[in-house]
Amino acid sequence: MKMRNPPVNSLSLEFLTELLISLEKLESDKAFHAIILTSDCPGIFSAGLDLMEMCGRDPTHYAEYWKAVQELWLRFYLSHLVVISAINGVNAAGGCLLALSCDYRVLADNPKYAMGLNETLLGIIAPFWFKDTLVNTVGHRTAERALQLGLLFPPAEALQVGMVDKVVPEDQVLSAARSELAQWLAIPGHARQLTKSLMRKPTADRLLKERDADIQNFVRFISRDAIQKALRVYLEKLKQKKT
Ligand SMILES: CCCCCCCC/C=C\CC(=O)SCCNC(=O)CCNC(=O)[C@H](O)C(C)(C)COP(=O)(O)OP(=O)(O)OC[C@H]1O[C@@H](n2cnc3c(N)ncnc32)[C@H](O)[C@@H]1OP(=O)(O)O
Repeated sequence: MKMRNPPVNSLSLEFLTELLISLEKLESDKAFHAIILTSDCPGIFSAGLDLMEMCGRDPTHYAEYWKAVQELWLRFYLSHLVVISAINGVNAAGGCLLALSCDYRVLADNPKYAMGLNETLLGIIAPFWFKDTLVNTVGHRTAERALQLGLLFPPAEALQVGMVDKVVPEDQVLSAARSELAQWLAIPGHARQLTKSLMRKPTADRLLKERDADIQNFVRFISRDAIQKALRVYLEKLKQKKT
């Protein structure tokens, strides 16, 4: 599955919906057993959630958007398919969450390709299920530091803290993901799937139990004047970078 939403694979509502439909199609076709998730945008895996979906819109839109973000995470996190991400570019916040929801992560060895949950740098906070997904991957202490400081880890550090499983030269990301896949596909499918569910269901259940409350929290939080202002300032900084 190659993500293509130029220029930066931001997760707009439309793009999230496309990803969901693609995943559902693959999941419902018995011929498919695995996905390698990668990017078709040079140098960028994903710039995360689309800031334009969270800025200057109405509460109904925020609620619809957040429901789609929740759905994408739940579907990827609990997918019965083996999902491996071949991370071939910078990967921030919501994009990093997507990669953390995979079963295995291969990252291209390029110092520009940092990844992490950098929400605090924007003046926003990672929701509890982003936090849980990170804690399940790197452990509590590393997650605590990474989340508070909004750290984006370059490849060597991402490997060292366990945010990714393998770092390889850029031209080998896909072949490394394919080689890894062979090992996962050699395991009897039902045993692997039930074990995945055993490991992940408690984390997903936390959100499933509080889904509506989580949407309401998001809408309240993102509608605040101070948060809207912080997002506008951040977007402006991104644009000024060019001049
Ligand atoms: C109680 C519950 C509370 C819940 C709170 C909310 C929780 C929200 C959770 C997650 C949030 C997110 O995912 S926020 C997104 C975070 N992402 C980032 O910080 C990355 C931002 N982008 C960049 O750093 C860079 O764009 C890049 C490194 C990814 C690429 O750099 P490059 O130089 O190649 O490209 P540009 O920076 O020039 O960008 C091109 C173009 O794209 C626009 N852009 C970039 N990122 C986004 C984005 N995330 N959303 C929307 N648009 C984005 C950028 O402004 C440029 O636009 P223009 O061409 O119009 O200038």
